[in-house]
Amino acid sequence: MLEAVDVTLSYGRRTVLDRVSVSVRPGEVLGLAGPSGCGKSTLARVLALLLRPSGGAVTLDGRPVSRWRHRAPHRTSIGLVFQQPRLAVDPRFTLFDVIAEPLRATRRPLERAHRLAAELGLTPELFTRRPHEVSDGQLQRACVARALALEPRYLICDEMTTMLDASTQAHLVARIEDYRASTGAGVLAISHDTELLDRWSTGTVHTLNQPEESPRT
Ligand SMILES: Nc1ncnc2c1ncn2[C@@H]1O[C@H](COP(=O)(O)OP(=O)(O)OP(=O)(O)O)[C@@H](O)[C@H]1O
Repeated sequence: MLEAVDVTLSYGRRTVLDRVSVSVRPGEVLGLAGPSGCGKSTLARVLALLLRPSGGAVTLDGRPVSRWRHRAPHRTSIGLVFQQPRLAVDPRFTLFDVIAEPLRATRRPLERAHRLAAELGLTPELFTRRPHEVSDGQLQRACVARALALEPRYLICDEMTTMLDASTQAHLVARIEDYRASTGAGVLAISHDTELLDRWSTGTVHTLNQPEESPRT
């Protein structure tokens, strides 16, 4: 289980997460909603071990990974798909490089990148194109493939489909559902789209609220 336990995080004097707890069980889809600015993306980054909370802990199977000095290896257990793919990729990379980068970094065979690209509907003529030469939907498909490259046990989708058309959204959700069904991975789906969350979540959608005592900025 991937868990945030009483996580607190501030940017400067502003507390964004105030003792927030959520847990994602293997095989489930936990939907997370909440008003703009309430800290959903911040929580996603904390759970993906990219941001260190000032209080509380992130636990993986009950063990507090965010406090571990060498937590980098645990990051491969948690995939993250960001809202804006253009901000999430190196503009110098080709589409194939985007997908293959985690495999290269961990010295794994690149065959999986070809398979994931095909599963996500990316044809080989797109492989050599750079981000500015593909659509948002094509780039987000590559980002989902990249997030799945190391076969994460948990996948966090942070507003993954906000700027995409309905058919690309449905395709990406379906591919992630295939991955979940075949691996038993847990998914945290963050969105403003409550209809999507109601459809996709396997249980009750969790709502994150603004911390009550945050000083004004
Ligand atoms: N690196 C940062 N430094 C300072 N403040 C930040 C930083 N990142 C986010 N914030 C602020 O923290 C608050 C929470 O941001 P966050 O992106 O986590 O919210 P969110 O719920 O995901 O919002 P949205 O639904 O609009 O994407 C916002 O007020 C934002 O301006």
